[in-house]
Amino acid sequence: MTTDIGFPAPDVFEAELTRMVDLRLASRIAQRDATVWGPEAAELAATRLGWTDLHTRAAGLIEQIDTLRAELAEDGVDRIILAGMGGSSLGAEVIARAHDADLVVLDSTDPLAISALSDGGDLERSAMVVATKSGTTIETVCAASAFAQALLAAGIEPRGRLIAVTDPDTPMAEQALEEGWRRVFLTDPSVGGRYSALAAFGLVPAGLAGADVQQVVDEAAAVADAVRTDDPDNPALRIGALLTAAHARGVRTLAMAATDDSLAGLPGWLEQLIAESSGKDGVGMLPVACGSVEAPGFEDAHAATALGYLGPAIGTHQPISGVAVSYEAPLGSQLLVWETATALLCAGIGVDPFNQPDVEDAKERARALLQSDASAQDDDEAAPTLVDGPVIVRALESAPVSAGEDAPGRTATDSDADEPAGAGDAGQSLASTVAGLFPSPDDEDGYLAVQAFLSAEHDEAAASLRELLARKSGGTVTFGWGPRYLHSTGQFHKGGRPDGTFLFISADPDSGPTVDVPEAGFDFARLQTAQADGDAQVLADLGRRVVHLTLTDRQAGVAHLLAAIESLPDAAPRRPEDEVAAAEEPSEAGDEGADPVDTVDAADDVDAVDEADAADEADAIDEADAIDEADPVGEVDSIAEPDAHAESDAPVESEVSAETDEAADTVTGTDTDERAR
Ligand SMILES: O=P(O)(O)OC[C@H]1O[C@](O)(CO)[C@@H](O)[C@@H]1O
Repeated sequence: MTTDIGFPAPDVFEAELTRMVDLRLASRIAQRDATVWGPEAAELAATRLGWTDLHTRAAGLIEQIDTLRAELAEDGVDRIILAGMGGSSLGAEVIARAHDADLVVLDSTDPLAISALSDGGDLERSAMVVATKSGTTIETVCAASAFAQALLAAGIEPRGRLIAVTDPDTPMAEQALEEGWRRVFLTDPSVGGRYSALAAFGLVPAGLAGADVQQVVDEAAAVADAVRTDDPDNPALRIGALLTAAHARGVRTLAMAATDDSLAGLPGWLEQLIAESSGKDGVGMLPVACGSVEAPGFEDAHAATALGYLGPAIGTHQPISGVAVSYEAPLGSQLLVWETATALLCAGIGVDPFNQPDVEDAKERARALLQSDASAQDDDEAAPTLVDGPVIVRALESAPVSAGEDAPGRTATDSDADEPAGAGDAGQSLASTVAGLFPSPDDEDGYLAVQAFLSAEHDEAAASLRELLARKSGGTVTFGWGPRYLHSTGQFHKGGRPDGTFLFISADPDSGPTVDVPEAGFDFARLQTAQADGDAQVLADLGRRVVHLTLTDRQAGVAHLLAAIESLPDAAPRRPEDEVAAAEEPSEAGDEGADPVDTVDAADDVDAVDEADAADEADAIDEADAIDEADPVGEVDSIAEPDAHAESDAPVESEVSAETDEAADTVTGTDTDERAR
């Protein structure tokens, strides 16, 4: 296991690392010291630090998973579907992917994704894990009831095919127990969503699908001692200090690429962990999941972007920012190290890693849209800015409006045509409307987020938008499937640094199949549309530039959009060609080229890229000041005793499986507060 760090001002990195070591942050986090993030965060942190030692408590759970898997196999059930959002699906997904286990992840409200549940006679051999910590997440609840209904329609008794993973006493726990579901795994309330990959949320679905979850836990255990030690070689401390020092220096985007096949799913998991933990109070590190080190936005990233190699550092370019990290370790170690590093980053920049204060707005807006009748929604919806073949373009107003004017977020109409140009004014083409969202070349904090409320399986081509737009804009571009991203990067986009522009894409709800949400009074297409409209509106109200594209025909619409964007010229290369060639040239020693991560070695001192150059390019803020300002850990002066919690290897042996003793008997009442996840 190696951690290599590149930083253009090695003394600044070393100072941050030393500060974290001196404050004993690693050991205090491992001992569940809730004061690490300052007094305001302490109350929630006191209920959210159970993830630090999950590897010591997993044995009984894994036994139960194996038993249930064998029972299901005896019944001919070998297709595991996971309904869950954000932290309740991403951990299982990354584990299953690393182990080539066939887990069907349903984190969507797309009617095509929902109807695929019962396609091809697969229902006969299917069971669904319904994973929700709060027990109330709308996508998960709706997916579970659609699956149950599909089973009933096929003459299969649903309760034998439903498995719940949820905190004690949630509505989902109550429903599952009342209806006699096949198994109810009660989870440890002291583990929050994005820190739950090594808890039942990650292990149950992945294990039932055939992943070797014992191996993942062992990999976490192998690095746990190092992670809890206040030593400059602790990989979590090194990554946490790097990200904190980078953030203070104005390097606030982290482009990530897996360089080891078994870690291919890791960027998707890290996106949620880093974005939802750090993106709040107007700050944060924006994670960008890149398909490879060659993908646009990775090695050609600009001076405000750090590079994260998940696996060995490969490739040829030095990052322009000079900031890079590579961490080479198996998946289980990666999970624990990055969780701790992210918690350290949050301590470094002064935010609460465990809340997600801006997630609720979009949910409320979607709920309101679902409750209003369709005709009222039609009235609210202003005329399109443009209709281009199968693509209807609406540009949401970004400027705040004063009393008496239209509500913020209204869409631009023909009557606005003479107003100063905003994204997508009338008369613009589809391509130029999208280009209007590109971050300007001198705005290195700027980024464009594509939010596609489509189906990852059926509209796969849309995912190529990230690379295409990065190539055309030369700037930072992220891509998220909706509503999945609402439970991942959504917090950052609304509450983190306010530098994003947004391209929403959704399908006309009348263009696909109508799949009702059982007993809800609305169908999945309407739910999905309300989620897209709700989040777009919230972002527009926050003053972000938002363009919403509605596709009247999905396939044709995606193809049309891709062609329109392709017609734009490529952005000018960020680096002059001779510089690129020089970086790629074999060195005198005859190696393949420059090492992308110039190592900052804590012990031996430094071999880093030229400090002055990188600092100039990054137009960095004063490092020392910034680090001082963002120093919430400095406020902490007492070290709490480690939380005495019982280790519980053996969950309750019955239909109900409690992940820990706490889960089994301590929780009362249903906490549906956002803070509770
Ligand atoms: O497990 P739950 O309660 O369904 O929540 C799912 C996800 O939703 C979020 O709360 C964000 O909406 C995430 O933090 C969480 O992982």
